[in-house]
Amino acid sequence: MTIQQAITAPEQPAARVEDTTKVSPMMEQYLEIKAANPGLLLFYRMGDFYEIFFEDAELASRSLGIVLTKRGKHQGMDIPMCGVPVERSDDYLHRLIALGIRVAVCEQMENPAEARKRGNKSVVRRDVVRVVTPGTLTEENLLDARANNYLLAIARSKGSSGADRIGLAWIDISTAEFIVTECATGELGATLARINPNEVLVTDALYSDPDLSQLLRELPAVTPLTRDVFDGATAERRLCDYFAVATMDGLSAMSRLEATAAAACVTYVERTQVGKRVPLSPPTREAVGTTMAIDPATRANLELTRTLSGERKGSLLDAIDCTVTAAGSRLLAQRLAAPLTDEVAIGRRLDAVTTFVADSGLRDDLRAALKTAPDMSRALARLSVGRGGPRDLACLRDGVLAADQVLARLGAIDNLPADITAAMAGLHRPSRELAATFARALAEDLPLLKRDGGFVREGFEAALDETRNLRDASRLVVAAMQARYADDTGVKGLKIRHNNVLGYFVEVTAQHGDKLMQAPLNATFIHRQTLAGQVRFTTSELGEIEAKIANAGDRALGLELEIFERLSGMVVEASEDLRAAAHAFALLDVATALAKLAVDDNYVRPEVDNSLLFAIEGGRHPVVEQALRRDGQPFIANASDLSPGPGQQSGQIWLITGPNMAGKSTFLRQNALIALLAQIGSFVPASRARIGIVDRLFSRVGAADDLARGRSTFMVEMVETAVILNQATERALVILDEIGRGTATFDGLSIAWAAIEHLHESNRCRALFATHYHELTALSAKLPRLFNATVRVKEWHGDVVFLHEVLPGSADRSYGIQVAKLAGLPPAVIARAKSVLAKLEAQDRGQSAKALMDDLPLFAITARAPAEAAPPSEAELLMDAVKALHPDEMSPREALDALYALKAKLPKG
Ligand SMILES: Nc1ncnc2c1ncn2[C@@H]1O[C@H](COP(=O)(O)OP(=O)(O)OP(=O)(O)O)[C@@H](O)[C@H]1O
Repeated sequence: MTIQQAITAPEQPAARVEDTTKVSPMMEQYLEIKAANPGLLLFYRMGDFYEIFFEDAELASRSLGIVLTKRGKHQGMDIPMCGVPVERSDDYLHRLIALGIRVAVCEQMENPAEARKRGNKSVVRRDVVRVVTPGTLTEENLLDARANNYLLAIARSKGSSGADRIGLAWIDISTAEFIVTECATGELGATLARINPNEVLVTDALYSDPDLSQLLRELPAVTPLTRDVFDGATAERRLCDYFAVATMDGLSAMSRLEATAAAACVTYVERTQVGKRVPLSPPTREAVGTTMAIDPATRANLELTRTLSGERKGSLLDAIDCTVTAAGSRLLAQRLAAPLTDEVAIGRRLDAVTTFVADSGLRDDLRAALKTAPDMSRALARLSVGRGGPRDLACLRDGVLAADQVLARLGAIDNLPADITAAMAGLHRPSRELAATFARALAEDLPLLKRDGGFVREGFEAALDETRNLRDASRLVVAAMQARYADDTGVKGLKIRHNNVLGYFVEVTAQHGDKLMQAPLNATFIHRQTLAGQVRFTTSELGEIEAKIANAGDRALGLELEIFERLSGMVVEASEDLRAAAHAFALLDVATALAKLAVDDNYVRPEVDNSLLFAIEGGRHPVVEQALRRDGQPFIANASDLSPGPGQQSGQIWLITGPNMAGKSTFLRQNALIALLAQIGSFVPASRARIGIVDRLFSRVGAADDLARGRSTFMVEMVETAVILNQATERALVILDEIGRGTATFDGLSIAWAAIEHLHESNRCRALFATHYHELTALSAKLPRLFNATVRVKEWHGDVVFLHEVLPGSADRSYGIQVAKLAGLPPAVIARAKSVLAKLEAQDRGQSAKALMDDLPLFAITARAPAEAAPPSEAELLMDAVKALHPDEMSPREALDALYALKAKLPKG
């Protein structure tokens, strides 16, 4: 049916409404449904199209580039309309969701004939069956196979000390993961960057909170909801209802705040899936501090999962991802986003990788078997919400078969480490009986959609075979009829064909058309259609047989659909076991993939413990090394050592000077990436690596303007530096690249100078600091844990040759002009720059640094004093306390308590 046909179909008498005040029954229904789904774009099913009306139509037409038409009038005005064909609606949904638009899908709940039974003018019953939002997708073609799709809820409450606490819950309904945690408000940005949710739920109050608006604005999709969704008092009950348990105690231990966020997630899922129960694992609680904290700027700068230009290619994840399954790729991305801080857990992961590094035969066999393991968790999720197809059933069958293959191979090996035996236990869980039933039930070639039928194997169910025989026998009758008609008419090329418009019809070439339209043949053959080369006819006999075939076909399909529901039911019953197996596959995929990476790229097992060591021998940059190798170039390995020296309590700071293009940034980043890889449980690109666990990774490398936030390059640089200097502790690893370069030379030098002193004296963290301010190297004379290193270059006939070797010592020049020459600056500019430089050098900037060293007392002695000198006044304290209140989120009791607390803060007397 075309849009026009849909509009003029009998069920829509409104199409020709002329009375401008009267609302047609169909439009009445539309408006009612629309009003019940505020804030959503409504896809309103009419035949083979989803129609979109009014401002929704204008928005959809703009966003999707589809034609805007009009249809009838409402209150005297034309109704704007556009439509998308149901068959291709996934594509359109995908594009709308990418733009952050949420869509309510409204289906016909009966066919027009059923509606007519209620009266000629009855409108087909319609209902919203689902709300499609970025965080609640299950469709294969709407999801990125290699990335998780998280829906996350943020709940906030006052802590006893007056400081806000944040409860977070996030779920991936396509894989059933469900996790909760708490964090302080200041950590929210880093936590969100780590989880990288696709949709975030907050209360209306939180949405309009000025303190959070910046952060929320940067998220891909934020959905504000009314307070009741985040009601702490009903949270536990809503969770219990969802998991059909009497109390959550048996499922997971959660704080009230975490439960509030978790309940918001499930309430939203229920609303968007309209009554279908999405199976979710019980929430697991992520203990605070079990993962390395990495703020959003550091993640972006180190290009962990995306490059600075937003692509996966060129990122660390892309370089290390050798997984062979989508689920493995997702797990690796999760691990990279959240490196561990627990020595034992890291050791367990490394043990698994070590096993597969040592046994290449085992590794290759497992990877071959894993390749055949399909994406079970996503198939499972689709089946559970009634959106699965026959191929999803086959996927689970193949999964169990692949599990047996993997188990058979691993079963022959003794003394496997804990992570691998845990995975084996997971693979044992799904019932083999289920796979056997599916193998018997499913045909060889499976259609994508269950409604296409033909997916149940012959011999699986007698009733189905019988109906199919009936249908096929009728088809044989058609074949016989074709032979008879050819004889009767003497037209040898006569064919009986079928299409969706005419049903079965007789077709002859144009030259024979007349013959069939004349007596006596025209008594049998009724003309239907003349095309350029063919003429088409029908006969009453053909009409009858068609009805029989259609009936048998409908019955066969009905039976197949019943079988499908039965098999889906079995899957849902076994979902926990199937999910355990799916997770086991992902785990083995990641371990074997990291082992392959280690062997191919010559990585070693890092020694990770709770010390403050950081000693890398022969370190390399995992991404740059691969890029150079593709060009046939070697990567020069370099050592670093930030471990505390003899008698020192804290780690060292390396100050790296050297010419432009020498490799300073590469060296800085490679050390950060090696720490990160070690703590996700991967081997690392080095000949030896000893790493005391890093609890927080900071980097400030290369800045870009952040015009969207109204920040200049220098401002961005200073904001990021401020975060580091305020937060880094001795367990942190800090990478600072050329801070201060975005402003005037002396301002920049002064800031860099003071920052190094602060890192050394106050933060006492392990740090790498690259700079072109050679004056800073003088600081090592006063700061015992500051170590000067430089990247070596050779001068050759006035040009510079980069050796990329990092050695102790300091550089005295930057060779900036030589690099500019390499970049192709005009010779006249180069010559002029050289003469300016000569003049400047004659003034000897270095002297001023030496003078500074002699004149300035060390930072620590003076720095703290002003900050501590002026404690806040009582009035300021009171103002802060009032500012921290969020009346919309308080119960009457909490509000009263807060009032008493404020009164108590007033000066006595
Ligand atoms: N260890 C190495 N081995 C081989 N090539 C390297 C090495 N380190 C860096 N390079 C190459 O040198 C290029 C420049 O490196 P990088 O950007 O780290 O220099 P830099 O010293 O930070 O320069 P600038 O001061 O101009 O920012 C890299 O793109 C890479 O191709």
